[in-house]
Amino acid sequence: MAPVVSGFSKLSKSDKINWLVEHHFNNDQKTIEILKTYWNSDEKLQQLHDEFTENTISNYYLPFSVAPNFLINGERFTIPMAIEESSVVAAASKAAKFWQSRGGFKAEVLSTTKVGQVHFTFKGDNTTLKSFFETIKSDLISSASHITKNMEKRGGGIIDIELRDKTDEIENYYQLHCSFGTADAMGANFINSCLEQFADFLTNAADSYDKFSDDEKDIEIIMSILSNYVPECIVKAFVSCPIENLPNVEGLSPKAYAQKFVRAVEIAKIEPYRAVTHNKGIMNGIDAVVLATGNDFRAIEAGAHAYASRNGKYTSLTDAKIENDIFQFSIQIPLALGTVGGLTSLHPLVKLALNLLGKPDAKQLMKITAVAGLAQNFGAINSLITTGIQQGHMKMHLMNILNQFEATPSEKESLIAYFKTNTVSHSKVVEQIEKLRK
Ligand SMILES: CC(C)(COP(=O)([O-])OP(=O)([O-])OC[C@H]1O[C@@H](n2cnc3c(N)ncnc32)[C@H](O)[C@@H]1OP(=O)([O-])[O-])[C@@H](O)C(=O)NCCC(=O)NCCSC(=O)C[C@@](C)(O)CC(=O)[O-]
Ligand SMILES: NC(=O)C1=CN([C@@H]2O[C@H](COP(=O)(O)OP(=O)(O)OC[C@H]3O[C@@H](n4cnc5c(N)ncnc54)[C@H](O)[C@@H]3O)[C@@H](O)[C@H]2O)C=CC1
Repeated sequence: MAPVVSGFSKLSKSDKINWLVEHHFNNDQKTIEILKTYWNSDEKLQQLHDEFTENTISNYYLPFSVAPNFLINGERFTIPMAIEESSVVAAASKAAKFWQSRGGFKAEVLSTTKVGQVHFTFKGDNTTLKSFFETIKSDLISSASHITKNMEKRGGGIIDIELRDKTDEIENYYQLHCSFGTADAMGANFINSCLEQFADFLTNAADSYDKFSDDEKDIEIIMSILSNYVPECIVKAFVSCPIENLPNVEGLSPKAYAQKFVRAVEIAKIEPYRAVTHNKGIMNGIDAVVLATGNDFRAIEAGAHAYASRNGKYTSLTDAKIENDIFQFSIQIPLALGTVGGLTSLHPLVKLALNLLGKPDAKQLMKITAVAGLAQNFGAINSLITTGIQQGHMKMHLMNILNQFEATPSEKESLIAYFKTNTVSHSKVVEQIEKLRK
């Protein structure tokens, strides 16, 4: 077991590595080599990455891919995707190609409101607290004007502050439930700064409010933090086409295909075991764009899954139906994304990704990202209801298996050719490699 270390954060990068190698890798110098292999030779660029976070000792690569042919609201996009899983980019690209000849994707932002809360304890009469809140509300809002001034110029700022009584759930527990517009920023730091200002103002104002008893003046702030649950920051994306324009798969007419597709989505709507996997497939596309554009994928993931449970049961984020012989497929998802702030202007590949998308504003990025999620779900369901997922997924995963076995270029060539007409499975690949190596 490694010893407790104090002051690790203050060590230089190379001393951190030495400590790690000594205590976790038995002084194996190969570990140092591996870590250094991933350093960038451009020292300035490496330093930039080192400084994104703390205790950085190397870089962790993810493939940076692109999916072309996305027609969204009549405009064509090539979408950047950062993801490690094979077949995701291929499935998105295939879905994009399919829909671009059927009118493309449509997308619209339905709302952009973000939320933050000051959680506090108040021991006293809730009607006195309510009238105190009404008295101070406008001063409370203007107390943050030094923070909100520029955001207001961009069309954002504080939308409202509500006092919420939560004492039926926790004794003496109240909230300032605050809503914000954050323009092109995700807004976490803007919101948190406003909330901490509200918390200060609230405690000071309570202290000098003469209708409060001494106990009532003693408001205790528990915490002030934005919420990643953003059910009012919603984007919708959809595709539709006459049923006859759907695939005519062997053994499945376009109508039967549409019905099977709708049934697959219905199952995800009512069955949480299926819904989680269904939504995981959607997040394959969403997360990949979120990462490539330097956004916070944890925030997006947490918000999306909470939204999928908003009615008390976890359900599908997408919907499909057939109306008047028209197949319709849509997604509605909360996406608190930014095109400024965070890493967006710092990480060179993030800048490149945003340039590739034509320097979108936050709303445009919400639309593009939702479309990537919808396309991904279309690709997965299309496979699930026809060939099964393994055929396409394993076809793409073949290279990973070959690399695991350190296949040479000529082995790769011959096995890729072999598996063009044979189904890929891990054991089949092993069998064929062994055959070649005999
Ligand atoms: C994998 C495919 C696309 C093969 O599909 P295919 O029909 O064999 O592909 P193709 O070789 O005929 O090519 C057709 C198009 O697919 C794309 N494509 C094809 N190959 C590539 C490639 N190498 N690199 C980039 N793009 C590729 C590309 O757009 C290409 O057009 P082209 O570029 O030739 O004009 C198909 O089988 C598919 O869409 N499968 C679904 C895969 C999938 O959903 N993967 C996600 C991972 S599984 C998972 O995590 C989630 C899941 C599935 O559990 C979710 C759920 O259950 O709902
Ligand atoms: N719970 C969570 O999700 C938390 C997330 N974070 C992190 O916070 C970061 C995002 O915070 P942000 O406040 O968005 O970033 P940020 O702190 O970099 O701020 C963005 C700033 O850019 C400026 N700006 C310039 N042009 C703008 C425009 N057109 N629209 C809006 N603002 C403009 C504004 O001053 C704005 O406050 C992410 O890195 C995230 O991971 C931080 C704390 C908690």
